[in-house]
Amino acid sequence: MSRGNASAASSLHTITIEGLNKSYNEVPAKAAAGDVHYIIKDVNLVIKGGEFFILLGPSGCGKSTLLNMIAGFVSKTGGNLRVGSSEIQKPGRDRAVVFQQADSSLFPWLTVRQNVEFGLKMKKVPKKQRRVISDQYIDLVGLSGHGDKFPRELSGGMKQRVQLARVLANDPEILLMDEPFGALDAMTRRTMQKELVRIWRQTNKTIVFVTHDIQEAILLGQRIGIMSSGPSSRISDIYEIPISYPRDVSALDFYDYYSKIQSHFDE
Ligand SMILES: Nc1ncnc2c1ncn2[C@@H]1O[C@H](COP(=O)(O)OP(=O)(O)OP(=O)(O)O)[C@@H](O)[C@H]1O
Repeated sequence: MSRGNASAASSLHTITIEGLNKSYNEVPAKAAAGDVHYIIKDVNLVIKGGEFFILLGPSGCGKSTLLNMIAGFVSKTGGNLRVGSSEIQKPGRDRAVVFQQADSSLFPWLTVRQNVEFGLKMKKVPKKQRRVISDQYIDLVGLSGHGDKFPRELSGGMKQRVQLARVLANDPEILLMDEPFGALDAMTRRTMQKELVRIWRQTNKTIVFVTHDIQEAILLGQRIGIMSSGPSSRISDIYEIPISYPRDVSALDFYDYYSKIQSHFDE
């Protein structure tokens, strides 16, 4: 892809959020009386195409709500939310969500390969081509040789890899990841974090990644948006992390960012 085309593709998948509000009690009479409980209020943010962006904030501040609004699963109460120039009104093939619990998203009666090929089959991609694509992504997530296993035969980390391979096989431009490694043990989690950075660098997808773990945020993100605690949560600060990948948690510059961001939450 030429430089010009690459930048056109990246602006096509820029996520633009302007004055975004969300209330789950949108009763018109209450709204008229000014009695509205906002989960998030006046969120402004631009996430560039190809960027690895982190949403970091305390439990319950509204990270998943914001992610689900970008996914098109949750409607907005006010403001603007666009991918490229299109307003987000419903889920689309350009966006895919990776959830914390792979179990709830994988089909237990299908093998790893059948799970990965599921979306392609729905799109009526011919069998041979499906096989080539599933081989590619099963390999990319490090599951070569496990294609014929069922989810029940896999560890938590392996299931999470299958979920990722399935999402990637559908080739969305934007990956929305909601604490995808939150349920994994520390060692598997670290491996998956490294793998995700490798896959992101290889595929050039836009990733919006939700976490409440500061170390994970600095390990992964090019920029970290800090959400203030709710109600009426907003993006209170954005940290740019210019450390080169792969990042080393024991490096001095890593520690510097860690303490800066940590002190933000101590305030
Ligand atoms: N469908 C819903 N109906 C009503 N309230 C909701 C709904 N979903 C979430 N909430 C409320 O919105 C607030 C934000 O929840 P959300 O799950 O977005 O936060 P979070 O930052 O992702 O939390 P966590 O880190 O604990 O997963 C919470 O007070 C929650 O109770």
